[in-house]
Amino acid sequence: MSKQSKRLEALVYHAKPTPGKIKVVPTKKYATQRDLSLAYSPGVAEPCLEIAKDVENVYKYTAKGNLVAVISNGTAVLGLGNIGPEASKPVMEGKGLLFKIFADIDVFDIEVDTEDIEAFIATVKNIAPTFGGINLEDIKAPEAFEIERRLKEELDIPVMHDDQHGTAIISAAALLNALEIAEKKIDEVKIVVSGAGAAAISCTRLYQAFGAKRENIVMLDSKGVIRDDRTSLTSEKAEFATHRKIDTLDEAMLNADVFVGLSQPDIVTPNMLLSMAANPIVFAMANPNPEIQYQLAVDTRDDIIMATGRSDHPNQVNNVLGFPFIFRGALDVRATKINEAMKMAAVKALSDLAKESVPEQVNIAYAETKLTFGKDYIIPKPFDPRLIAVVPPAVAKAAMESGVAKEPIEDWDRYKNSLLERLGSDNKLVRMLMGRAKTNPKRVVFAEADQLDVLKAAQIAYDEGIAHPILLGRKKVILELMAEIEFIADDVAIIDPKSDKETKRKNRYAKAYWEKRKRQGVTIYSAEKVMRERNYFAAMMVNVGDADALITGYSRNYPSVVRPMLELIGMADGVTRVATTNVMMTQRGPMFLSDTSINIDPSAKDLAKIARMTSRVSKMFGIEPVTAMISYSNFGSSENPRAEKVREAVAYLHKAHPEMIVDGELQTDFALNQKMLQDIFPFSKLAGRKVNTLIFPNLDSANITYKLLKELNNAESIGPIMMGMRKPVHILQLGASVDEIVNMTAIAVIDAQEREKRMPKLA
Ligand SMILES: NC(=O)C1=CN([C@@H]2O[C@H](COP(=O)(O)OP(=O)(O)OC[C@H]3O[C@@H](n4cnc5c(N)ncnc54)[C@H](OP(=O)(O)O)[C@@H]3O)[C@@H](O)[C@H]2O)C=CC1
Ligand SMILES: CC(=O)C(=O)O
Ligand SMILES: [Mg+2]
Repeated sequence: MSKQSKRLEALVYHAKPTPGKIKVVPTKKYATQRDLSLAYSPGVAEPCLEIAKDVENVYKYTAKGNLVAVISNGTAVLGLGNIGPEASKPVMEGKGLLFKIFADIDVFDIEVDTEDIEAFIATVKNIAPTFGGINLEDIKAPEAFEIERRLKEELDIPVMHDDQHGTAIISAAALLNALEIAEKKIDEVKIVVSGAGAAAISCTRLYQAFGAKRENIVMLDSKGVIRDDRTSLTSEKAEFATHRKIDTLDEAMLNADVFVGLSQPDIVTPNMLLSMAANPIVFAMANPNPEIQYQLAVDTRDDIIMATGRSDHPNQVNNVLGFPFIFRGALDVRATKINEAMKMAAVKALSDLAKESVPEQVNIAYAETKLTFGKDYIIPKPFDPRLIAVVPPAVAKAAMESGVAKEPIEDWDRYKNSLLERLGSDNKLVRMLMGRAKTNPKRVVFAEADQLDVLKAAQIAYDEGIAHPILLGRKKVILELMAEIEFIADDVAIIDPKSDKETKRKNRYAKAYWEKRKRQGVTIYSAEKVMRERNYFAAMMVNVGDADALITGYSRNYPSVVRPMLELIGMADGVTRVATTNVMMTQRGPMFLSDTSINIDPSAKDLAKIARMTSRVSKMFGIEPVTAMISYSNFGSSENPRAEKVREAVAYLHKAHPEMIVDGELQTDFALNQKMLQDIFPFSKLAGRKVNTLIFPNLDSANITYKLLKELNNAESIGPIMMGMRKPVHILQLGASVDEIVNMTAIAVIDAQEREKRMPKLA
């Protein structure tokens, strides 16, 4: 993707469909007059009075305890400088998003229009009663030091300037690990710090707390090396002034072991790197552009241990790895501070975690074969699901031990479980899909590539390395649209079946089709004619092995595409029914719903097969299926043949596949409410388990339910995923969105990968 289209993508992402990145969502019922009289006047007066009696009750009756203010005045926004409060808002909203997705913390972002220290402090103090914690952000030094120091002193909730301490914690963890890999000692290494602002000063202080020696440190600001003979240094800069008679970064880098950049882009040259000691450690953390580009650095020296603040290279040393989890731990014990002990505990937890074996889902999410502790993996990845269960408990424990916790935790196992529960798994699932697809991208033919949304999805799949797209459709239209969306890809085939010049290829496809249908009235001549139709052409591409998977159906209704696909591609060996499943991203996690699109009134045997096929798909997503066979009846409560059918399917599955965790017939509320099921039907195979798969008795109920969930609950859906076909063919819903098409492309690729591996098969 070109620079310009990346820019546009970022702008559209922020502008559409709703401007901005976060919104406020009620957590209580508000449907009836009674609800409203509780939510607001008169009911609301009761908690007000309780809080007035004892102010600590504010944590009991309001959202304060889980609410953090992300506050900036826009004076040092990323590395973009003093761009003002409004211009800092996208970053602050972004932090809100990260707080929420990584640690389930709610955020109000607050942009304050003042550069005056006293006015800023007064503003934060005045609004502090609303919040459980204060994250100061992108405030320039030296003002940031005074602001944070005073607020910490004067408030009794945790205050942290993240550019200082978040960065310090993450980079210290990375530094300890990098030193271990380089086999160097922290109290011996020579460290160059470029930048003497909020981030740089705090990072260096923390390295000192871990043993770095002041005499081994050289710090630089915009004017050069901070020497002790320089006049008018701030007290923070004076702390690191060196007596060495050097003036430039070039001189400072000579024989240095470690470079820490928290300053400006592109100020480090390859020659500087070459002059460093053996196994140099380089953390170029300026955002969005580092002090030296990652690739240039690793191309310059083989022995370098290189990190940046960016997510597109190995070793992202960025405070995103810290603030959500540090505040989570602090809020959960109602800490009054974030102190040195808590920071050091976070460092230790992060550096230790990087040395443990990495769960497969992290490898998949980052399209890595096997992440292992070493030069390219010195610090955990932000999407590592273990972070939430490791860092907050370490921080909380340190808060308790250092005497700043007002609400100590007693049951640590329970606390860890509650932390894991906090994270929804919807995005994780999509991430996992993308990651898995990227490990071995396949050739996917897009039969309707002359439709803008399909083409956009193909572009994303191409740019992200999910698939090698083959674009089918009117060539002229495709080329025009590609130019419009800046889809630049010389290695992507564009084929117009209507005017395909490669007669050899066309003849091959026609012959393959004729072979299949010659006893059903198809002549070689009619076969050649049929090949002008894109779906036939695409299907034959997959059949003869010129493509690995097929995506179609965007502009046609579902059955009108399923029929020819069945005819052209057919069902997998041993399969007598195809069916579809939809993965719905619900609040209780992903739910598989089948059959959502094909079988109008499946028999008991069909239902059992649908359940089996759905189980295979959920395993492909890394989810162990727990399946409820849904009905309006519970375990024989109705004699009606409709309920009887579901019972029969369950009996068959219990007998033929006792290993499956499946039961029914069951009403939906019992299937989804673990307690109800356990209390009333404790004998069920599902009792005490969290159901994640619902097999519906007919198409009406499945299709209606999935569309209801999608529209009423805004639940995102992946699917319909086609099960039982002989080849990876996936059919889109009429008018699917770009995201839905991208997801389906990833599914198609994984489907092809699975077939290649031959187990577990989708079909
Ligand atoms: N990866 C991460 O997680 C994080 C990265 N950062 C990045 O670090 C950088 C600094 O942020 P922050 O500390 O908040 O900002 P500040 O404004 O507080 O500090 C910037 C510092 O950079 C110094 N500087 C400017 N130009 C040069 C130069 N050519 N050589 C050496 N030093 C220079 C300034 O010098 P002077 O004092 O003379 O003005 C100042 O000390 C930004 O790029 C930011 O994106 C920040 C936080 C986290
Ligand atoms: C990451 C961050 O906080 C910064 O660059 O300012
Ligand atoms: Mg910042």
